[in-house]
Amino acid sequence: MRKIYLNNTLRSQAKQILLEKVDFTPKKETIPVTAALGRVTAEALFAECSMPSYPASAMDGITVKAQETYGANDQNPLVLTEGKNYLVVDTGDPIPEGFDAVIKIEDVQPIGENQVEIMAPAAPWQHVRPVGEDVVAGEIIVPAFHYLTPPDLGAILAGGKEQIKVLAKPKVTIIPTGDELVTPGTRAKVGEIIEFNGTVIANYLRQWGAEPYLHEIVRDKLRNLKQAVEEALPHSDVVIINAGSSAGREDFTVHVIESMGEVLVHGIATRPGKPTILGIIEGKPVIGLPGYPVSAYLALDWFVKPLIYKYLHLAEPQRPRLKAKLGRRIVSEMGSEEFVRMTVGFINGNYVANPLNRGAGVTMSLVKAHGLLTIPAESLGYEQGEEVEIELLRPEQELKNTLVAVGSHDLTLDLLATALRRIDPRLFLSSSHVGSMGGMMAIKKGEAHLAGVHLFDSQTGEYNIPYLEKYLGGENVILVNLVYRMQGWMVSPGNPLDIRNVRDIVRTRALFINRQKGAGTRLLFDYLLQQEGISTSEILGYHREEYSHLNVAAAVAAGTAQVGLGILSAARAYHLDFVPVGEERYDLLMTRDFYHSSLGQTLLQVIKDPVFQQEVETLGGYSMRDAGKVMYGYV
Ligand SMILES: Nc1nc2c(c(=O)[nH]1)N[C@H]1C(S)=C(S)[C@@H](COP(=O)(O)OP(=O)(O)OC[C@H]3O[C@@H](n4cnc5c(N)ncnc54)[C@H](O)[C@@H]3O)O[C@H]1N2
Ligand code: MOO
Repeated sequence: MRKIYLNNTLRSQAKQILLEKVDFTPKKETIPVTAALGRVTAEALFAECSMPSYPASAMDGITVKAQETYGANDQNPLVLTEGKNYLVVDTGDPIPEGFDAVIKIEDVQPIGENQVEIMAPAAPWQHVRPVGEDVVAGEIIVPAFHYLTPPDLGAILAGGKEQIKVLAKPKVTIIPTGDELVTPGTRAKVGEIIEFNGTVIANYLRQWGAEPYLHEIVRDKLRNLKQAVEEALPHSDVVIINAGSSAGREDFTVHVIESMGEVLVHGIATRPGKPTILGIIEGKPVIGLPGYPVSAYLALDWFVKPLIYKYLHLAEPQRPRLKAKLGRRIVSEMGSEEFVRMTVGFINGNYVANPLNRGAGVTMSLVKAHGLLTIPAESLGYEQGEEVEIELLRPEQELKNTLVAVGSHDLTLDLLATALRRIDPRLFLSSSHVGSMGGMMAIKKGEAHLAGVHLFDSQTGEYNIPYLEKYLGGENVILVNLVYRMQGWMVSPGNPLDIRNVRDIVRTRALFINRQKGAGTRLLFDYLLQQEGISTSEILGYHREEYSHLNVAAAVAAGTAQVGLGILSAARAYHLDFVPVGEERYDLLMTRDFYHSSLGQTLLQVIKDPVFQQEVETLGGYSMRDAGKVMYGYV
């Protein structure tokens, strides 16, 4: 039963195999025009009546007989009498029998009760909308297989139709499977995962014009899964089974398809997305999507999206692309096409792209992504600085209005993101945590707008400035304070090992969790060790690294570490005990150009905003006494 070997079919080839095999006969339905937005016409629509259906006044004014107005000019104004020479009309009114032109009210001088004067003649049919100016009876309004937009609906109604025939939405049943899955809203215990792929898949399908049906969770039993597919097939155009696509003991998807129909492809030469299954049962496509969220959504895009567009007889829309400079080197394995979620920032007039977490289980990489980078199967990756093409997942305008923060992690940055949007809804903040040194280098290389830094220099007792001078020559940069924050030991509630200082960590053989190299917090830890003459080899877990305060706190809370160094707000977020070590300065580093840019000035405005400052102080362990103050550099 256990199938281990998957093929390595090229993605393009797999798509072709699937599309060639599937031959949809779309169903049709008649619906009210008012509810037809985004639907696809099943037949060409012709106007049944004209709009307007009578000659109509195009202006507010008077309707006249053109030939009676000849000769009127400034010197010889012509007097007209109501009822005899003219009638008052408003825009849209029918032009009565015998009349053939309209004069705007502005060009008419009233004289007495029912007489007016005009200074210019009217040309025949001036300011009169002819019959069928908008829609003329018998004309085609939209062809068949047309995607209906709001103005289309207006023209169809004007053309006298109230009901129209459209293609039925393709019905797609999504079957989530897995013994570990629990329905959303359940508090997941160890070993349980909240079923959320189904909702993501259903909503993508809806966006593409399909009608999704999310089946209840099916347990990992061949019999149950088979039954679910059997039941789904009669009322579905496509069936999706999510998970159980790989080689595990309970991965039955391929066996279900095999026993009921034909497996066209199992295994695509992509990363993520490799264990995707493309099958066909009773002429209907049955797709096995991998369980890992990112894999599932990508495979959905590659194989199910084209099926929906094929059913609806529409061309698949292509996402816009742009060229960007790569901020970091990306290494990829040969043999499979790789899809990397990227952030893209617009810095000093250039687009700079950086990779997000590449794990197939990291949904947040798609939440944060601005675009996707495809690394071809025959490539080993790209070098830093190389120009790459990014497929955009967000509007380009949004990238232009995104503040790119690269550097040390602090929870206040998350509040800053909200505060920015409160002040200006066009603005976004994208922050990635690579430590203070990494942030400083990103500013140097022009890959970020600002970097959060907190680098303690043990020689001078000063923060950040000695490093700036050493690594950046101190030129063309401005250092602005954001906060002072309390660093300390994060330990389980009650501090069971009674840790007060680094000596206690060694004495109790407490399992430590460190921050990555280049993180200011790690430098602080090294400094504390050095002060006590303790070597790193005496610290259990010194080489285990996490990238943020919250991740360190999460490790302590989960019991995979007993102590970590970090900020009070992170300890609080995980209900940990906190033993203060000392206050440190956390600054924002930026170029002088950025400081003076409008984005930079908005940032400073936000930092000084009392509402934002109040929110930060509520987190605990922060002081904003110097927030917004320039600590270094000529403004
Ligand atoms: N020995 C091998 N192991 C694995 C391979 C392999 O080739 N050899 N491939 C790996 C890759 S790549 C992927 S992708 C996964 C795909 O596995 P399955 O499709 O069988 O999925 P599961 O193992 O059931 O789940 C994986 C992961 O995703 C979570 N999941 C599943 N369904 C949902 C859902 N509806 N909502 C949210 N999360 C879901 C699930 O709990 C697991 O954590 O296999 C690797 N292993
Ligand atoms: O192929 Mo899996 O989908 O890499 O994660």
